Amino acid sequence: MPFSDQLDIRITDTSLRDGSHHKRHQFTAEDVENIVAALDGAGVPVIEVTHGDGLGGSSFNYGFSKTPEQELISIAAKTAKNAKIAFLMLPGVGVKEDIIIAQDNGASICRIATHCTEADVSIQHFGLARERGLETVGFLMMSHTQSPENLAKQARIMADAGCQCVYVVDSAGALVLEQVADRVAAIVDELHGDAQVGFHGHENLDLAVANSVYAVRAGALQIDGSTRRFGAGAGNTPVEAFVGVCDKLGIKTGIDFFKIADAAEDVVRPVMPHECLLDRQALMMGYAGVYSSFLKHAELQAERYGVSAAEMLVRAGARKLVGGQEDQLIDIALELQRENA
Ligand SMILES: CC[C@H](O)CC(=O)C(=O)O
Ligand SMILES: [Mn+2]
Repeated sequence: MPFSDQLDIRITDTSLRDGSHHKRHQFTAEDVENIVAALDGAGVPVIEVTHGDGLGGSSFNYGFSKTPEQELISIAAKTAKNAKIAFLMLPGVGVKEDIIIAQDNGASICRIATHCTEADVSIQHFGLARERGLETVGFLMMSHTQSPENLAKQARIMADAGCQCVYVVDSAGALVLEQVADRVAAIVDELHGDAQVGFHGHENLDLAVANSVYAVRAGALQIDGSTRRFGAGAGNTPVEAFVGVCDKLGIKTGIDFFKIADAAEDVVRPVMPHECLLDRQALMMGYAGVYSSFLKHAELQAERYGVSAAEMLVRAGARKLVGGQEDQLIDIALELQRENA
């Protein structure tokens, strides 16, 4: 079931949400205006804008935003001529009122993210979003931790609650090729057209583009990426490279390869504090299965306590930490400090 005669898949650019982790949530109104104008001009159909940890994420635990996210959503909606503006929300980090405000500010796609075993906490949010006429997307985060069968059961909960596209979210960049395809295929099979399936990749094992192709071949119709990989950890699937690959494979995305390549270089890169690197820390995250958004927190605590961030991240993987448990990184840093003494 393709999107339309023009598109085989729909790409969502998440530079202005997942990239918020890399930018330590310091986007300005001007950054958002310039990036949205460039992505919209290149034909990107959906642009996600929110604090990296979703609506309500600006906090002591996750890091304070430089500019209120609702202001950024409003600027994005006013700037985009064709692209739809999406927002992310993690139940408990944000609340239902935040969804209403984001819609009033011009967003039209509501993406609700839960840990991949906790889909039931999203039910009321999908209900509210559909009641208000928002398009809905569900994120099953840390999908590498569950079997295809278990994920399919969680996807069913989201779809029954009103979610129109359930994403396999490789938060740790830990999934490898067939592992993506098997998860996507199991959900496609379970949902049987009741909802679409999507894939959100991270580059921690350098596989995000290939994994996204595997996802499409297994039936995913929505794919996330970030121009110039602007995202947490080693970054997300680079939109410009993925569009080029899709062109060569005859997969229609509606995005102009040359314009998105220019946007990556001339508009997005200058806003990034530095390139998203596949360095030792990021690589450990993919290998040990750690949330990409833990990277900046681990680097901060490693410096504060004089320990290795890479070792911290390996231990975070062994502890099977989930989003919201960022404070345990302090405990791990202290543990390493004691051992080193
Ligand atoms: C903390 C939310 C998280 O960044 C969502 C996401 O993009 C992921 O799990 O990869
Ligand atoms: Mn992500």
